[in-house]
Amino acid sequence: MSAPHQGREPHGPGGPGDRLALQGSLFDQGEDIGLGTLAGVRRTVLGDGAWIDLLPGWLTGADALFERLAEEVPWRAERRRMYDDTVAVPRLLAFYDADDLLPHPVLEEARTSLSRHYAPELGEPFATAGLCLYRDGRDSVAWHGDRIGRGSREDTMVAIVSVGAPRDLLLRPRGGGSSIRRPLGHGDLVVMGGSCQRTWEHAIPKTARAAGPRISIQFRPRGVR
Ligand SMILES: O=C(O)CCC(=O)C(=O)O
Ligand SMILES: [Fe+2]
Repeated sequence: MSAPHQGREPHGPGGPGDRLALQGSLFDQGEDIGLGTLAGVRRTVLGDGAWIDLLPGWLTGADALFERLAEEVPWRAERRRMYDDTVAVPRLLAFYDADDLLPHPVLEEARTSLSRHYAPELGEPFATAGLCLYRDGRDSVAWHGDRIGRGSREDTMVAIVSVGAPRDLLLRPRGGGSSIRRPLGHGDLVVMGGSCQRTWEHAIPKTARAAGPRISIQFRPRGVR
């Protein structure tokens, strides 16, 4: 008799259990999961109509939220076509459409306050939430702009909250030029705005340094991917 469920990882092959060592938080044990004010956001103008806003530690209790999301989100391991082959996408993914319930109430709260704060500039609310789980330094996202949809033609915004261990976000002008680097984790907020998705590119490069797992939550307006 076979027992198909015995000994299986809770998330199946390729799930976080494979490479992810969940660790008790040393940073904010016991701290409530919540949001600070957006008043302290600082803007860096990148040029070519692009900018980024940064607010370190916007979310408190970030390591507790990391652990909840790592365990409870239905993470998917995806494969992408590459020439005649398919290759594993080097991170785990989840996507919540505008009408889906987000996996933690603080993320609903985050989306609402981002929508309110950026309404005068953005003119529409943040709608969808994409989640990425970088299990360790081998997980990454290659240079790209979020150009599926309107981001390739219009100014828009992508707001990213990071929990877990910091990883470097790199940005560089699409036409070439030196890159800038911002380490993001532990509740940090970054917002890429203006022409950032068309005139600049961003990446989370692989790292040989010991890197703990990180989850990013990307809020985007409808029709932007
Ligand atoms: O993980 C991040 O902070 C960036 C993710 C990203 O660029 C994307 O999913 O489009
Ligand atoms: Fe992106």
